[in-house]
Amino acid sequence: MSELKIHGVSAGYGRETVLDDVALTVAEGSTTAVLGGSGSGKTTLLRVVAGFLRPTTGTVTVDGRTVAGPGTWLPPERRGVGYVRQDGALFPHLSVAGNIAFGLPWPRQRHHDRVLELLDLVGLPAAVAERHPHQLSGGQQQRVALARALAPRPGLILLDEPFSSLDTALRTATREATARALRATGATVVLVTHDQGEALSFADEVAILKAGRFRQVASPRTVYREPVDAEVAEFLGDALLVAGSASDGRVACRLGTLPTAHGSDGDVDVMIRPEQLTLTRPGAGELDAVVRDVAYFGHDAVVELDVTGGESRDLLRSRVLGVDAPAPGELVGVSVVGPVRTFPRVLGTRDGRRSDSLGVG
Ligand SMILES: Nc1ncnc2c1ncn2[C@@H]1O[C@H](COP(=O)(O)OP(=O)(O)OP(=O)(O)O)[C@@H](O)[C@H]1O
Repeated sequence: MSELKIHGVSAGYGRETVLDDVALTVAEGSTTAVLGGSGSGKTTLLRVVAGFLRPTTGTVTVDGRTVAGPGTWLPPERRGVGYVRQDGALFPHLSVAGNIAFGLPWPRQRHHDRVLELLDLVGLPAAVAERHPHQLSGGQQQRVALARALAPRPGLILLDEPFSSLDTALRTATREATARALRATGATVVLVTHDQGEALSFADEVAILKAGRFRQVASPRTVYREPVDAEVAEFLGDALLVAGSASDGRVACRLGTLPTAHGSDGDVDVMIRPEQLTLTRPGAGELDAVVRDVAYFGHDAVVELDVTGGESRDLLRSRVLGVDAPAPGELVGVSVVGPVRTFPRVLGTRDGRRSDSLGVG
């Protein structure tokens, strides 16, 4: 187990700065998901920590030891850091056992027991030890890659989108097996992903990276329910933004007077997640709407609603349980389950979502 501390780190390629003065602390034995869009600098951050890229400024410490900083540079093999890449990157000419034992001291044959222990840890049968990577499924290959990274008992494990190439069912199973294996080792973990659900469900903390800077680092609940601004809110999932007026812990908007959570007072944008919009009998909610479309996913459904009776034709999106999904054309009542997050109203920044939402402007 190792604490990871990144302080004032900038890094890039040639003259392009990709990471711009970033700081992040990952507590010993905890998991942080770095969530960011394509090109935001996620892999670059892992490369700096692993020792594949020198930062231009700043320091990186692992378990209290500076591994990169002014005048200090430890090569990857001396950092006590395990790295699992997106594609697993197993050695095709080596058996599973050979791959797992690759980073262990020579001769590798004497690590047979450790290989079996690691296979068990990542949920694979001992029988796969003699197979070659091409004889494994994508999910099995990722588990072998994880076992290989864990073999030298690193205190810190870096996972670079390790589940993104897997199909949905395999991704869930592999993610759960990985989480179990990592918990059992007690390693500190940094997971890089562009998948919001993965970040929120896998990690103790979520660090949101945008254009080479961390916008918010907090628990999954906090980043989802109390994002620092509207942009982060929309990055983490669907968010409706409605104009409102807030004071004393309540905000008045076209969807009613709602309790607020850690927001601003005065003229605000009110953030409402689709699952906060509940459907009722017509007339029993804050307003009525006609169901325009339903995307049915089985466990839940996203319902697009045309709001009637407003000064303009507005669209709302509600997420309901699959069993409660109404039919297109149905008239329903709509109300909001609070509390809601508010942001200072930003004038002149109406984007598509805002302008087709209720009562903005
Ligand atoms: N070896 C390289 N040489 C030059 N530029 C690079 C190199 N690797 C990455 N970049 C650039 O650095 C920026 C950040 O890349 P990085 O791979 O860190 O992003 P990312 O967030 O991991 O993206 P993705 O999710 O698409 O993998 C991008 O603009 C990319 O083109």
